[in-house]
Order: sequence, then C-alpha cells, then structure tokens
Amino acid sequence: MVQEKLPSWLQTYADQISSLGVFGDHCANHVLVNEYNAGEGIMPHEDGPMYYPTVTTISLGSHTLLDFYVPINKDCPEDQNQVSSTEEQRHILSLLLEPRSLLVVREELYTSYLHGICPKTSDTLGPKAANLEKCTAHSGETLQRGTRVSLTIRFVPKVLKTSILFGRGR
Ligand SMILES: O=C(O)CCC(=O)C(=O)O
Ligand SMILES: [Fe+2]
Repeated sequence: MVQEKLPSWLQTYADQISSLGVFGDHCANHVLVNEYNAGEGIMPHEDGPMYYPTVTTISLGSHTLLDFYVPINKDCPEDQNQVSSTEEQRHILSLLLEPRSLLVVREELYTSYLHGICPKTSDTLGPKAANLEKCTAHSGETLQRGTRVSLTIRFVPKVLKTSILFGRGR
C-alpha cells in the first residue's frame, strides 16, 4: 500500500479513534469509504492480515446489521463439500450498527469469524442481535434500511512511502 495524506476531515476521525488506544501507540492511516443503498450488502469475508489486529467502523446515514459467521474449515472434508451446515447455521451473531456509531472489532471476532451484510431492505432484530442493550432499538423491532456510508478506519503497518516509488519530490 502506498501512503497518501488523508483529507483533513477524515484525519480528525482517524486521530479521535486512535486516541482511544485501539491501535496501540499507532495512529490509523487507512480509511475505506463504502456506500450501501437499501438492499445492498457485502458477502461474508475476513479482512485478512494486512489490517490485523483491529478494525474500526463509523456508520453514517442508515443503520445496518453486521453478521458474523463461523468460516468453512478447508481442512474438514465435510466442510469442503459445504454440506455440513447452512449459512444460517454458521451465523453466530449480528451487531446492530446504528447511525453515528463506532464499532471496534478485535481479537477472536477479527481472527476467527467472517463478517458480512445481507442484501436486504429491512432488518428485524432477532435473538442473534447481540448488542441491543447498547442500542436505542429494541428486540423484535423492524428497521427499514436507507443509504448507509461506512468509514472503515484501520492501521496498516506496512506502507510504502511515495517518494521511494516515484522519486523524491523537489
Ligand atoms: O461497511 C461495513 O460496515 C463493513 C465493510 C467491510 O467489512 C469491509 O469493507 O471489509
Ligand atoms: Fe470487512
């Protein structure tokens, strides 16, 4: 990854989140901006080693429900055939991400599970919604999704300085 300066409004958020100590002594240097219209999601995935061990997300606009799944174990023959369990059975919990909220994912939730967002236009908060005591919404409620913008703010230890790649600026 080649390092570039963040826009100042994003730097403000990167600094504020970093001051919580979630990246150790480091300051976040990577921001991914995603926009989701109602009905759009992201496939279950892992964020991989580049951002390990912490990922933080600010949600703007709409809420969403972030789902966590037990991954398919490639060493297990039953899992290879993908007959052992359905996506619903692998779905262990969901976190309601309310507008203007900050999510910090670390440790086991980062390393051992996949995360994704179902492509739906509404979410009914069921028993797998694990953080409702921290939210304004209640169990059993149905929330209609609107457009959501997420700022995924992380620290990437291995970055290339542009001056090395493109030569020194004058
Ligand atoms: O938009 C989100 O909250 C999740 C995005 C995400 O998982 C990713 O970009 O890797
Ligand atoms: Fe992700």
